[in-house]
Amino acid sequence: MGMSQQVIDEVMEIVKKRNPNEPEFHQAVMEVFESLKPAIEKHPEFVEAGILHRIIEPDRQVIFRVPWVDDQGRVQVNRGYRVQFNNAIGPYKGGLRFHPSVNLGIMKFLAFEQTFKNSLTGLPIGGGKGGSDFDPKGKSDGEVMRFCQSFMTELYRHVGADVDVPAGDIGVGSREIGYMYGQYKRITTLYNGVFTGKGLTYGGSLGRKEATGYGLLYFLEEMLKEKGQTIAGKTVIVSGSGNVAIYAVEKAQQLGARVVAMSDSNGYVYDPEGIKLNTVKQIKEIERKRIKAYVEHHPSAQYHEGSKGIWSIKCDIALPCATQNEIDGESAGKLVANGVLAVAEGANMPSTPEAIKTFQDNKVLFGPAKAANAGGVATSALEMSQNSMRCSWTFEEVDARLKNIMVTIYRQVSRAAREYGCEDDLVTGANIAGFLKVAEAMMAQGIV
Ligand SMILES: NC(=O)C1=CN([C@@H]2O[C@H](COP(=O)(O)OP(=O)(O)OC[C@H]3O[C@@H](n4cnc5c(N)ncnc54)[C@H](O)[C@@H]3O)[C@@H](O)[C@H]2O)C=CC1
Ligand SMILES: O=C(O)CCC(=O)C(=O)O
Repeated sequence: MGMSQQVIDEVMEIVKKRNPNEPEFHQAVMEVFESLKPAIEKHPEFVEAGILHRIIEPDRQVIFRVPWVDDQGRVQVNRGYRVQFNNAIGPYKGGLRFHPSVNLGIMKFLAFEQTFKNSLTGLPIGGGKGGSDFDPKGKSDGEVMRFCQSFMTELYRHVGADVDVPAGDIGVGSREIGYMYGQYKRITTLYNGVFTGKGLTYGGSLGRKEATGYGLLYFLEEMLKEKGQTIAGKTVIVSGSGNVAIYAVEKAQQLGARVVAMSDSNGYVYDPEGIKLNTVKQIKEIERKRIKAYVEHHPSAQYHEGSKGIWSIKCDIALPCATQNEIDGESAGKLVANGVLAVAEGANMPSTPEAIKTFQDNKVLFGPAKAANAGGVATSALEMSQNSMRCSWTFEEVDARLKNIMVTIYRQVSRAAREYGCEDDLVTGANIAGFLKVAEAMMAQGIV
């Protein structure tokens, strides 16, 4: 057994022992570490300096009580989290997720992934993530506001424009960011860039709302270009119908694709004529209803219960944009049997290890989340820059920068794959390229 395999086994052992009952965290660490073998062989100094042992341990994990009062006057209690994983290359940066499934292991996997993703953007941002098991679904605006105010009443002391800058994720959009920002400002009296994804009237950046979805398509364009293919004319399915999914569909359609399906956690819609995105925006961004409502507007479309069924639809390109582990080995097998050409991950860790293996064994072009969905956080960093400079760029300026960043990430990732002997394996390329920068920054800063 090589030296690198030994260290990897040892570190994985520690991860499992120290973080029991956190399968998503184990999965995320395993995926990264399995790719790192060639990089570790080349850099024994990282092992000597304990980089691998240090990089799996978050700098800080904050867990707190979030009490609030619902519309019936009842006291409710949720749990809040912020995991500040690694700030070797910049202030902690990463979204907040409000979803009943949130637990420490999910927060940790997301914050770990975020560290390497943020490194790939080339911008000075470290990795963090947070959230709560609060479910905004079915809550009134007043309830959401009271929850957000209570959440911020604790979180404010752990964040700051140069310390830790949260943003949105599942269940956290412009409404929630607005309430949290308002409470932060009220407590601290600071008017600064402590959040990204802010509204355009109070310091938000044009293009941030669209950035993750658009960035995903810019990355996919590069993946296809390398193989002499384009997005135009392709049949695409997109899971989810939230922020990432909606703007992935918008850009796919602008680039000439035919998007035939979207989903939410209850089920999916199939519209062979092509998804009418204005209807989805109305249902999801304004009315906050289920995707099922789509068929009331377009009777030619079909609705099916169960979100997993979307992967049985024949397509050229699949874009998972909902949540972790939404494509398992069986669903990946169906996509492959139907001749899928490319899969690019808009969500974080949407493919299980079995699914990734199925895609790679069958030569499906595969764009891993860390690289493919980095456009959101990259544009958040552009929002931070604009806030620091007290200026705002045009949509065109931000979008051009986003595109440039995604093309650069693609080149960096595919170059790393080639250099380390895994041509076309963008999973390995992204993990190695993301890791090297964080590791070098940690080396430079001593044992901390
Ligand atoms: N918002 C952002 O800028 C970024 C988000 N991401 C990731 O993209 C994914 C989607 O996030 P957003 O669009 O921001 O959230 P969102 O709250 O706007 O939308 C989430 C969508 O996923 C669906 N969903 C949630 N849980 C599900 C489940 N268990 N099964 C099936 N569908 C489910 C929801 O119904 C909804 O359509 C997440 O994995 C998030 O971590 C990644 C990079 C940046
Ligand atoms: O924009 C941000 O800071 C967060 C984006 C995010 O949560 C992610 O990349 O998963």
